[in-house]
Amino acid sequence: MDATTLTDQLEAVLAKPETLSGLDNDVTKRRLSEAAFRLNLALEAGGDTIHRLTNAPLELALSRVGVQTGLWTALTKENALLPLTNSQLAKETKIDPALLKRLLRYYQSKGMVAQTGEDAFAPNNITKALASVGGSSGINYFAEMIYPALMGIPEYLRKTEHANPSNPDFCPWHVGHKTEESPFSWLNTHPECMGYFLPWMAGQREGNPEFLDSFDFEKEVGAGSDSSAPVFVDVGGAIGHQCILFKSRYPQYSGRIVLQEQAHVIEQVKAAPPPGMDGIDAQTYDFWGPQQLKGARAYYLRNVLHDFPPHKAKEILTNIKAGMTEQSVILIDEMVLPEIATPWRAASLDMDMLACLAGVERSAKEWGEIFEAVGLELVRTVQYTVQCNDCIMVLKQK
Ligand SMILES: C[S@@+](CC[C@H](N)C(=O)[O-])C[C@H]1O[C@@H](n2cnc3c(N)ncnc32)[C@H](O)[C@@H]1O
Repeated sequence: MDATTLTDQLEAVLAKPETLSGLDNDVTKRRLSEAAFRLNLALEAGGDTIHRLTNAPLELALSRVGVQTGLWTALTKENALLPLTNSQLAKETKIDPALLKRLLRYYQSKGMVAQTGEDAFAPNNITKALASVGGSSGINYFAEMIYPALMGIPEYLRKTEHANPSNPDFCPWHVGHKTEESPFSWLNTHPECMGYFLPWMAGQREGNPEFLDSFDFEKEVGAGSDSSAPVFVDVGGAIGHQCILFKSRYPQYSGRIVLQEQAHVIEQVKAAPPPGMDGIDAQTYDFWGPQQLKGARAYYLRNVLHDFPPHKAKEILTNIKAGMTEQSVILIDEMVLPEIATPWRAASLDMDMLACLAGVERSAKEWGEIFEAVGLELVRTVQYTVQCNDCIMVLKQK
């Protein structure tokens, strides 16, 4: 194949992505995106590599400038007459036009906005992601809370002679933030950050399929359930977004739908219930003690166990088991990492977990060791995203 022909084709696609057929297929879209990403890296000049790596923090820092000034929302306003000029955007965001010119130069170079003329700017898919509630919360949350922990990794690993972190009370987080507090208790005393964390938990998977798109709850778990037992209990469910999703997909169940969380989160949910929360019970439960709500059809945990090293994950599952009856299952909604070619998003999340909590993203074998140790039987695994290998694992008591 000739490089010029391929380049012409790629440029034509970039100019009009909608003309490319087959992009409605998730697997094809993913393959193309991954191939383009790998090609970019494979063609990178040695000098560029170091500049790309050393300037990586700029992306987060300048994304945050766009959030704090309202630039992303100004660009994506529903009735905005596109394209927008520097002076229009400067007026709206109150950024000095001379500075905005420099920022916009950077943003277009990183594909964060589309530059359609010398002084003409329009939103693209990246701008829209940055403007979303989940996206802007995620940027603030990572900048404030996660980034110092990531930068603490090298010093922490030097101190621990490069052992795999397994102590949640001493992680790169503690080194980076120069604190003895754990991230969750730190969050309690930093309400501004808590305000970023909860919407980020709700919005972090925006655009991805939900587990209920691939998992037939009625067939697998719910058939024959009645009002005598809770039908769906989301343990550590943040502000209840999965309970709300469940209720909207399965309005027919008479059994209770319950959100279980730490006391301060429940207080927040009760003070300002998110839309769709009516009819859902919000209940304080600390998963370091035995489950008090007995006999639920499903105890659901999404992204809870990845926060913890194996001995802690086993403790949580043992506590939940205390509530199970023969009819109950535990549904674990987590990534199951492949042994080769792990997607970048999954591998990055593994490092985030390592840095903040001595947590870990796990392969099928690693999950299996945990289930075996606490006497749970894995009945079935249903994968529901290709981006991150997100799966539902259905577990019964042995
Ligand atoms: C990574 S978040 C996952 C949130 C949610 N399940 C989701 O997928 O969006 C972990 C959640 O566990 C909750 N949590 C932490 N410690 C807890 C505890 N001891 N008991 C109950 N929930 C806890 C946190 O408040 C947080 O919302």
